[in-house]
Amino acid sequence: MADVWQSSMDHAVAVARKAGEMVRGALKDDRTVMTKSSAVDLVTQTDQKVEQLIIQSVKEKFPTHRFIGEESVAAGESCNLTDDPTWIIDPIDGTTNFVHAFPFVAVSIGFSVNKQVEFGVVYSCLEDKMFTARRGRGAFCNGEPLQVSEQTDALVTHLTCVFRVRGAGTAAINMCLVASGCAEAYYEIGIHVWDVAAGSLIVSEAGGVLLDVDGGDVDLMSRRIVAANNRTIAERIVKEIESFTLQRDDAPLQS
Ligand SMILES: O=P([O-])([O-])O[C@@H]1[C@@H](O)[C@H](O)[C@@H](O)[C@H](O)[C@@H]1O
Ligand SMILES: [Mg+2]
Repeated sequence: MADVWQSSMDHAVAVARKAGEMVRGALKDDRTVMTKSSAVDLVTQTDQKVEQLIIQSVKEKFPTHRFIGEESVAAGESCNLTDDPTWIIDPIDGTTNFVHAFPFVAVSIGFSVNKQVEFGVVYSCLEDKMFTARRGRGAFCNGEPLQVSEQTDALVTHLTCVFRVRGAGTAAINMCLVASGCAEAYYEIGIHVWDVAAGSLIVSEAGGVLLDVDGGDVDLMSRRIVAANNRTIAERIVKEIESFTLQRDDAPLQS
């Protein structure tokens, strides 16, 4: 049966790659002479340009689709998910990495219909790795199938001194590392829906598990997530997390 969202997913992959070229181009500026503040200005300008590139290209092809973009929300647009086809965009995930030229920077595009992520695209710009997932059809990196790790022995004593803790500095790539079997789990409190929408489907389509930090169902608007290779590891980590709540992404805008 034809997939009604295939043309949207194909466009997401193409525009993520084009956006990645823009990010790489911006990173080529000679950073040795760049002050920290000018690097921050550069990432902000590039963030906005990339988000506009993606949104404009989608408006031309799919004029009825809606958007939740990191920069658009920062400019005051709402962050409410409806049943309409919605592009959930993080133009540069890993902005701090960008400023420090730490080589993990991604363009993340999630796509939801009826409040359910139908496809996710994460382009790791400097690694030239295109992570994709279509609901019910698996997860891939540059076309190669992804499968989470089979590890069930969680070497977690207490999260403040967990063995082998690493972070890429970008939620999207952290989740792709779980989906690739390179890491058993990732959790964070403080992320936004645009950081994790695409990665959440890539993890689940690679056989992984998503939970809230309290062990309940994951809620992409709650600013909290645990992504793991299996429920054993996920629930082990939940036991160690001293969780707290933050204002939801879809909380009513302060007047
Ligand atoms: O701001 P950004 O680079 O798009 O997103 C980043 C997230 O991907 C990361 O997981 C988090 O720890 C950072 O604080 C930041 O929110
Ligand atoms: Mg982000």
